[in-house]
Amino acid sequence: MTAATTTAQPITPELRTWIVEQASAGTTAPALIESMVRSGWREDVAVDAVEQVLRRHLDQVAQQQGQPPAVPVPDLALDDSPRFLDAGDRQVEVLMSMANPRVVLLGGLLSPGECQALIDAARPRMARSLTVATATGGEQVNDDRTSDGMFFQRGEGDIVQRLEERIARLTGWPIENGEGLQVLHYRPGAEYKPHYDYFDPAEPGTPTILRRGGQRVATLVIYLNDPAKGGGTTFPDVFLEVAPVRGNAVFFSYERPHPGTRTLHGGAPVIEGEKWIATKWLREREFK
Ligand SMILES: O=C(O)CCC(=O)C(=O)O
Ligand SMILES: [Fe+2]
Repeated sequence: MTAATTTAQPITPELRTWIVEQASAGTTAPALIESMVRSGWREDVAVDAVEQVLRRHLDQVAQQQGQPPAVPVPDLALDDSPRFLDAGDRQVEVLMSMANPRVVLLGGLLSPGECQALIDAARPRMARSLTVATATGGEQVNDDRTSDGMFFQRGEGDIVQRLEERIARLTGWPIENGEGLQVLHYRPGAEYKPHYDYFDPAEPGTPTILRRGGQRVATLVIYLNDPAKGGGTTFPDVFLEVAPVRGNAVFFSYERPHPGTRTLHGGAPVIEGEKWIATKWLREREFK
């Protein structure tokens, strides 16, 4: 290939074609970047170009297969592999990250005291969990979800507010785009069978649900206590199980409402002890 060595280094149609052809023939992204750097490209520019071209290409392929278009999603600043992320009033540990599906495990998003305070505030308000009924846009009791739950209002109380600010800081996503924090309580035997958090576009009730802020695009499941056995969060498509550890949180995002995101996940049955979590869902736009 030939590449311009000027500072502008535009992504020409020829370069696009070359990147897509090479990638389709099995060349990895790092090898593509290396080859561009050898022919005079600045490394950061080459990285951006390869990412942009391949992302657009994959989106086109997905849409040709009938998938909905990808939308921007919240993400964490992990490009330089930091050990900690700045959550404003707290440093949060990065314990694990995965690119596809995008899953990041955070340590110490909440202090032990904050976890207990959330449980105490939620406990008197718990009722059998409802899930959104995608058929109608209303709510329903769901046999796949045998936990008890409640919702806080957005900004309700000091700790909820603090947590929302931390999440906004970490994800770069506006507080207004968040649904109210949900607290769930699982007793032994209770579980939440594998599901997707986005709303299924094929369901008749979905357009009604989407009027309040569009699709869900990311989830944080925050562990408020340590169940003795069971109760992990599973991602069956990638054989991942996250251990529920007090104060930790698993973040995952999904850029289109489609199983291709591999964000199928569930709460495994609690075997011994009990499990308390808080779930934060982030929408595309302001959630009203
Ligand atoms: O209980 C868990 O670990 C997962 C909870 C969950 O998937 C949800 O609240 O949407
Ligand atoms: Fe979920």
